[in-house]
Amino acid sequence: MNVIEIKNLTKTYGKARGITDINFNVEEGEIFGFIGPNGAGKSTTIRTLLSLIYPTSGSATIFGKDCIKFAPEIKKEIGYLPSEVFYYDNMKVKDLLKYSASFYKKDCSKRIKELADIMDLDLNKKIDDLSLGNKKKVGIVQGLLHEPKLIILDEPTSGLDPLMQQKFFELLEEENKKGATILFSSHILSEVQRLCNRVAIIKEGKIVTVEKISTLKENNYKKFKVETKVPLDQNYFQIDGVSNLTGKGNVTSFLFRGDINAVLRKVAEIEITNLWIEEPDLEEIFLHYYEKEAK
Ligand SMILES: Nc1ncnc2c1ncn2[C@@H]1O[C@H](COP(=O)(O)OP(=O)(O)OP(=O)(O)O)[C@@H](O)[C@H]1O
Repeated sequence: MNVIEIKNLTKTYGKARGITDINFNVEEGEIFGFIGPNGAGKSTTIRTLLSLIYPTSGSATIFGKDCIKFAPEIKKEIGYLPSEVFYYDNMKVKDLLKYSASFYKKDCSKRIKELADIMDLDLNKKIDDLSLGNKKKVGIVQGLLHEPKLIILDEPTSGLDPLMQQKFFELLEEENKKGATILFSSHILSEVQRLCNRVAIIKEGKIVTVEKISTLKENNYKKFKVETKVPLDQNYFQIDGVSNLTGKGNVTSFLFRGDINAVLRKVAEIEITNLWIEEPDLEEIFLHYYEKEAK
């Protein structure tokens, strides 16, 4: 079953591009990554899903229901962490969380304490006195205190130190094991790689691809680095399947997809001093997608 279904979703801000014709689904139980550079349209998509802004055209459903028409009902089952959190600074953390919890028809006090313990958050402090990272923690507890079925996180780790990021990821993995579906936007590739089952890559308001992380990382691409005694002709390795070809002095590198014997035959024809064949990291794979689309 799909928890989120996005169909031809478009949002323009006056004449400015927001998102164009976005399509993807998030299945129940998935941790789904939504990745792209700044300004690509991640927040616009997420805000539309939460009916904080209205689409120009297209539609989306959450739990099978239109996300705009049924927004109040759907939101009870969603935990949302916005990319930027704003609070009434004068309140104490525990009062703010109590107030947030009052929107749900269940007692969340035990869960608030558990989450505050995990995230090392002092409930008795005033919001005003918190650092940016601690404010983010308040947002995290606020998003998770009602044990939502769907967790939507917009750039959740900005401001958290590495130890807290780790704890937060463990928390998300636990929520996911308990059955929560998670949509997670980020421009940090390593965290997506670590957490998510599938990703949608967005660029300039359009989806470039939706893939399983395992497929992205599979042997589709190899990274070649060839060192020669003298610099190679720039186009020597320009054969079918080669991309991201760069030469720096005596070292030529490229990504390759296909039968690697084709590359090895080219290698055999020249004098080399060293050869590396590696798995590319996600960053290089994403760059490859971006560049391919830009052509
Ligand atoms: N309120 C607005 N008015 C006009 N343009 C907007 C508005 N909000 C977003 N945009 C534009 O829509 C596009 C997508 O922005 P969005 O914030 O969705 O990107 P993003 O992928 O979330 O980026 P970031 O990681 O920087 O938050 C950008 O070109 C942005 O300038």
